[in-house]
Amino acid sequence: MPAAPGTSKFQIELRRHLRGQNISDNLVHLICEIAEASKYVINAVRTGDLGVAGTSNLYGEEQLALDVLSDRIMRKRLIHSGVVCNIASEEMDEIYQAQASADGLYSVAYDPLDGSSLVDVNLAVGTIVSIYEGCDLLQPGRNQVAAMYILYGPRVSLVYTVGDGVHEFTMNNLMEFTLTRENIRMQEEGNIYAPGGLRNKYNDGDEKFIRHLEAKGCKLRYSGGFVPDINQVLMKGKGIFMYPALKGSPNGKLRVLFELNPMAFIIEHAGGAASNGNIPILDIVPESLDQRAPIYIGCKADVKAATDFLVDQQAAPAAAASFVNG
Ligand SMILES: O=P(O)(O)OC[C@H]1O[C@](O)(COP(=O)(O)O)[C@@H](O)[C@@H]1O
Ligand SMILES: [Mg+2]
Ligand SMILES: [Mg+2]
Repeated sequence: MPAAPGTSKFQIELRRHLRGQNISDNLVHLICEIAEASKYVINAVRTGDLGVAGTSNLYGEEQLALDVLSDRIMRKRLIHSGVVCNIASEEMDEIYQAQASADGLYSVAYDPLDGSSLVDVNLAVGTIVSIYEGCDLLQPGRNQVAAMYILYGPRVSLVYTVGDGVHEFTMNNLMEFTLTRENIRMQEEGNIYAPGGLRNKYNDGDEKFIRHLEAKGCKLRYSGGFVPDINQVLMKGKGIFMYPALKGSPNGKLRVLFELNPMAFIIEHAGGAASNGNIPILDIVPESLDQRAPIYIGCKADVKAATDFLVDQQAAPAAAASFVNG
């Protein structure tokens, strides 16, 4: 018996799915506003200027016109949503206060266009968003009430969690986001790996971990875009993304507030893990907006193996010294 019109599980659009979650109307409204803003980011990515903006961000990285435009689109939408207290962006130097009171309001940290340097070679890019209750944005990521990303690829997809499962929506020809995967789960161990950064700057433990992955037959899958690379690990349900500490960059490259916390929240709620090599990403207490950290994120067994190789690496000098000293 065919389902009655509009009732089959996968014709559910985003707002209706959110209303089925145990969250406030304000949070439903906020997530829907971010989804709406992404439609203007899509238009900018597809038709916007690919040149430089002539400015640089908090990290001294040259901003592209698309970074600045995407950031402005997101910020304006958040301010006018009426439910946002503080805003932090990877492309802004400091926190923007939209409203002073905290009651019933949320604070948002976002990367408006992650991987923006890939647009001019037509590779997939994305928007990453982290949401907290109240006004404090320097909280451990475990305190997030929601995390989401929008992936601008061959299909435009939106993935969110409010702590009760991880769900994917795909944009249709009417630019509506309709449910395509619900309660996505990671497997215990994977068979793909995405190694970020320069391999000639890897520390011994990470180099040994890569050889361990290759020995067990893992395939290298790395696009240089954090959002598509994480999305691949999540949707396949197996694999690991890593951007480790590098020689000369002990904190790696990726940003705790804007990239690592939201993705770690999503992956953990899909049954995976995310570590900085020492503690879970979500337990890091951020000390500044621009804080970076190494990351190993994906299947639990693979993240544990990565951290075990780092422990061995740290133990090696002590073992060698005790051997020499007898
Ligand atoms: O080119 P690298 O050093 O491997 O770094 C790739 C990483 O840098 C990023 O492009 C950083 O993104 P931004 O465009 O937001 O700076 C990630 O998307 C990606 O995972
Ligand atoms: Mg980024
Ligand atoms: Mg960015």
